[in-house]
Amino acid sequence: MAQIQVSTVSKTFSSASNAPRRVLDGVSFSIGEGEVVGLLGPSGCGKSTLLNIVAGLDEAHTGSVTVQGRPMREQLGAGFRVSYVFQESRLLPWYTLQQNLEFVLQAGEFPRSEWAGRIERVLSAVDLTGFRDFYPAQLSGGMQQRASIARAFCIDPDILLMDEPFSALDELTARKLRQSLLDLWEKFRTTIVFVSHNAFESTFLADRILVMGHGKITHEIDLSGSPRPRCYDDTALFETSKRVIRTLEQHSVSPPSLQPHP
Ligand SMILES: Nc1ncnc2c1ncn2[C@@H]1O[C@H](COP(=O)(O)OP(=O)(O)OP(=O)(O)O)[C@@H](O)[C@H]1O
Repeated sequence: MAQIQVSTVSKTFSSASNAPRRVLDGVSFSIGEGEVVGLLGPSGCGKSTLLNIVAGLDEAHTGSVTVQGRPMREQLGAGFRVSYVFQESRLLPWYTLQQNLEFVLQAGEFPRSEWAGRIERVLSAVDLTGFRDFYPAQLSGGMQQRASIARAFCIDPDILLMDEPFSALDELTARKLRQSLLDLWEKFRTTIVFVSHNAFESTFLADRILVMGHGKITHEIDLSGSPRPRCYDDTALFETSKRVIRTLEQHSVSPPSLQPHP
């Protein structure tokens, strides 16, 4: 678990062929330990760019991102663990599911004696225990995405970042995975930041939603009052998601980042 502080982060993309474009404009927010926060906003408003900056994957920006008061790069060097789940599973196709998990455990320098226990725990959480010897191509898209969530959790990440992790899945599979994710969160209490286009998904998962537009956080929606564990049949959640959609309509206008930057 980790506390994240994003302070006046701005990002401008420049290239020889295009005029510079400012995509993020002085973005600031903080995320508490164990909090689940969604970044919600229209296509192109800078959500993935912001997530990459939080992950430490993009350091070409102004402003700062600190984790527990120190820059992410320093924290990673000190053994801090960040997992990233993408829209597609990105499993290594030449490895079985078990080998994919072993690969990240080895990279994370976990003692071999812990591997079996860790793998068992996460595979059973996403209901894939019987598929450990399958190759990714032998798994459905939903199973592959479940596997990528298992891979993310098997290293006990301090932070989990997810970029539209369920958007390529059919709704029933996405529902199961969101539930699996929250079950895992109940066990690990990992700090989670996710990007989504989906207002109900964001309402279902998050303690707080940061609405993006104009290259900034334009609004915050506090959902910490919605009881956990969350349940799909909870009509109060549907009512809340309607409020989220209304807020999104009011605050998630297209960013000026789409215009040339002077
Ligand atoms: N490497 C890059 N070079 C130039 N411009 C980029 C680059 N990456 C992103 N952009 C631009 O930055 C803006 C924000 O992109 P980003 O992917 O962060 O948006 P997003 O909100 O995640 O969009 P979506 O919801 O469609 O995935 C877009 O206008 C995009 O064209």
